[in-house]
Amino acid sequence: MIAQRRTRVKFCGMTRADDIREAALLGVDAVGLVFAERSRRRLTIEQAAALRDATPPLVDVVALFMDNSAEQVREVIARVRPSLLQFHGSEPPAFCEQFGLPYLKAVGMGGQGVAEVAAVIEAHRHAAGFLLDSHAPGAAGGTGERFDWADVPIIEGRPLLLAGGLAPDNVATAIRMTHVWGVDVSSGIESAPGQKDAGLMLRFIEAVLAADADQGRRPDDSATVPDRVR
Ligand SMILES: O=C(O)c1ccccc1N[C@@H]1O[C@H](COP(=O)(O)O)[C@@H](O)[C@H]1O
Repeated sequence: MIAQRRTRVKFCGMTRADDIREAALLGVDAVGLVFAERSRRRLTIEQAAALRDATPPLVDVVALFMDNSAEQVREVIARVRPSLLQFHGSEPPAFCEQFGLPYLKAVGMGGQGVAEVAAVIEAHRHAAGFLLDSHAPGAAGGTGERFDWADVPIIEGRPLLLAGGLAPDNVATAIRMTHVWGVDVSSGIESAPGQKDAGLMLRFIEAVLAADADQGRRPDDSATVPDRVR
């Protein structure tokens, strides 16, 4: 069985080209651009297109929506060319699947029981992965609040990304506890909403690398490649 060698990292809520370049130099796998209406990090299409152009190859651009209209999603796809979509609202599977791009479905872990979380994951059978965030269903994310990582479900074969209140000081513990496919952070690497801090970005990546090294994401590790990404 092939084992997972490293934890994937997504930096979300990017609003400045220099922050994206810095993130890419640090080795992030993906950057997130926010189109959710209630977000303080929300971009116009023009801003997002410029950030897309500033993103080097082999770094995924993830477009984040929260109950946006299908028309808005289509416009973002046409003009920003994201490689992944991320849905944070109450979008049903058929809505998320209609765009012909892989998508992440956010699962609000706040106030939801194991059965409700499992039901969302089961319903979105074509999702590329799931982003477990601390907010309650229907509430916005990107708040810097965390949830109890002991609640992270054990889901065979589906990639899980952990989000919500991650920061340089806690991400290593989170990885050791949950063995997730990836981690997603916004507030924890910011000096103000949408403004990433170079020092915090560096410390976050160093903490992820340290966790991967000392928890032994080596062939004898129990965390294996989810079926969905083979
Ligand atoms: O970032 C936002 O403004 C946002 C708005 C609406 C839904 C989701 C949003 N962000 C996502 O939430 C996670 C966790 O954020 P944080 O690290 O706790 O600040 C973030 O990574 C985004 O995927």
